[in-house]
Amino acid sequence: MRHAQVYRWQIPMDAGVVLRERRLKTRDGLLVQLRQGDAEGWGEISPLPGFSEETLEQAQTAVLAWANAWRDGGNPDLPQLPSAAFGLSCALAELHDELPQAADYRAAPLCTGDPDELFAVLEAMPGEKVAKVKVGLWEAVRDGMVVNLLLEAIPDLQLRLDANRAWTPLKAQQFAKYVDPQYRPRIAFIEEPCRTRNDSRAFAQQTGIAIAWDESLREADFTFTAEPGVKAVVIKPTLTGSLQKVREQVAAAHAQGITAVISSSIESSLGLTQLARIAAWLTPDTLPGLDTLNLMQAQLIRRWPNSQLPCLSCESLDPLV
Ligand SMILES: O=C(O)CCC(=O)C1=CC=C[C@@H](O)[C@@H]1C(=O)O
Ligand SMILES: [Mg+2]
Repeated sequence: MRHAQVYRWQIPMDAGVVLRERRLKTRDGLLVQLRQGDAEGWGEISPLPGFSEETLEQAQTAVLAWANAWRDGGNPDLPQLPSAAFGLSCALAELHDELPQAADYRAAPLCTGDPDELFAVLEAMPGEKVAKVKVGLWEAVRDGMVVNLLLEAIPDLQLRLDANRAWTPLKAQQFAKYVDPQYRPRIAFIEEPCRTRNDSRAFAQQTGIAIAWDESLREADFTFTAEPGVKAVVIKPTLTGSLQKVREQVAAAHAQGITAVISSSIESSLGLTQLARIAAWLTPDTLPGLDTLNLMQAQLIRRWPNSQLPCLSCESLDPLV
């Protein structure tokens, strides 16, 4: 006998989470639960507004149709919508015991505002010190000074930066000018500094600061190709598609000598713990970008280790089937 349930959930966000110039007040998504015999598998489907091409309503229609067909004994193809394909493929992988349990719960701490908050977190961080700082939200000069300050204060720190394509070539140069050349090698990479890929490539060549592709992975003409200055790709499974597609992208990056960083699309704690398992499995040598749980006010079903946030159980969710 097969059972399939789909739950809809909503979690209030911390005040002040802004995505693509829009305030995100709540995070909304679906959970799918598949059961067959004694086996059970869960998956999360939560398209990210401003980043996902599909809406939650579209994903919900696709997930419900898939879940009904599966429950009735079929073997339906995964939906095309990336968030739906990802969540359903995770539920199937858990059901068939194909998603290893070991997880990488280290996360590169994310700093979107005050660098002082980062100091305390980094002091307490064991092992490799890697943090991610959002840039491009303020003046490029301020960003440059913050980066300098952090790298100067913490000698074993490596920084990942993310500009989300905010800069013109001129602004990107203004930023680089403020970062002491001796610290530039400790910028592990900056994600998508400029509006176009060519401008970002030129920035890497001119400044010696390595770059990473994130938004570019969702563009039709993108290929995984080794290029000077391109150090990493950021793979966000909710925006990518099935677990199979995620594995293919990680393998394509590794084959070109490019670092693959498994990263959050602001999933709930259930989705984040699965991403931590995917990272431990597919990218064991790379710290994943998963420090987004604290943007939310609650966890869902499965807890992230040591998080103090309250955890909602499935009894508090609306079943849709
Ligand atoms: O990559 C990380 O370390 C955390 C996730 C993260 O930074 C992001 C997740 C989702 C949307 C964006 O605001 C941002 C990104 O652009 O990478
Ligand atoms: Mg990014």
